Amino acid sequence: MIEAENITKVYKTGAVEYKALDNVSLTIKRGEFIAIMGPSGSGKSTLMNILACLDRFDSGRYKLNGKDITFMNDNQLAKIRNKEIGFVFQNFNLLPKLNLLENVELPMIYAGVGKKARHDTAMKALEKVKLTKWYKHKPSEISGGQRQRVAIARSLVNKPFVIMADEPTGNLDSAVSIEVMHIFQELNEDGVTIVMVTHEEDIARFAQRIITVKDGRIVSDESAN
Ligand SMILES: Nc1ncnc2c1ncn2[C@@H]1O[C@H](COP(=O)(O)OP(=O)(O)OP(=O)(O)O)[C@@H](O)[C@H]1O
Repeated sequence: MIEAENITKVYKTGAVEYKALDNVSLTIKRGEFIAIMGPSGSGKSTLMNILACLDRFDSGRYKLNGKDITFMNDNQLAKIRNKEIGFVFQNFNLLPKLNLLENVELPMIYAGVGKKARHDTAMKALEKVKLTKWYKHKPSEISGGQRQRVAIARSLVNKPFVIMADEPTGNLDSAVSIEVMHIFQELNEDGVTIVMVTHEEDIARFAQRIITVKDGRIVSDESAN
């Protein structure tokens, strides 16, 4: 479970301060599929980066699966991140010199998983996104939609509590975007918690709950159906 309470984030540029998040409270339960929407500059990525333990906040409290991460140091935070969170980015973030299998294995290398277990888990994850037969190919040899499916496979391998996806369809055309959303829905039906930032309403509709952020505050939080 994600429990964020009264989170405030201030960016300081020289003497200028900007409150990107203003007293945001949010609870996300295991198994939810959430879309975070809002205009450009409203604070969506800032919120997601904090929930993903990538960024710090200035006041408030944040508990992830019962662990209060508010005062953790960078090392502790990195461990929580690697164990509890799977990442999917707009630009896929695959390493071009590694083949698809090696890309999917990466989070397990950081987690110290042995070679055989790494291989087997990565192949299973590739099977989930229907890309096993491409496993020896490089990212440059497959399409954008396939690259995002590899990134989703990679996000799954450490069995994270939640997948955090920042504009996962931002670089994909609409037919391919829908394919990617169907994969998220299937994973969610298997019990995976998903938090996705998007500015596209058609994409947000695939979630069960839509949270709208404006000027650093949550202005609505409602069921998508
Ligand atoms: N590192 C930073 N330093 C200073 N200001 C920042 C920084 N990162 C974000 N901001 C500001 O904080 C506000 C929120 O930014 P954020 O990226 O969270 O918005 P967003 O809703 O994700 O926008 P977009 O849809 O354009 O990605 C913006 O006004 C932005 O300019």
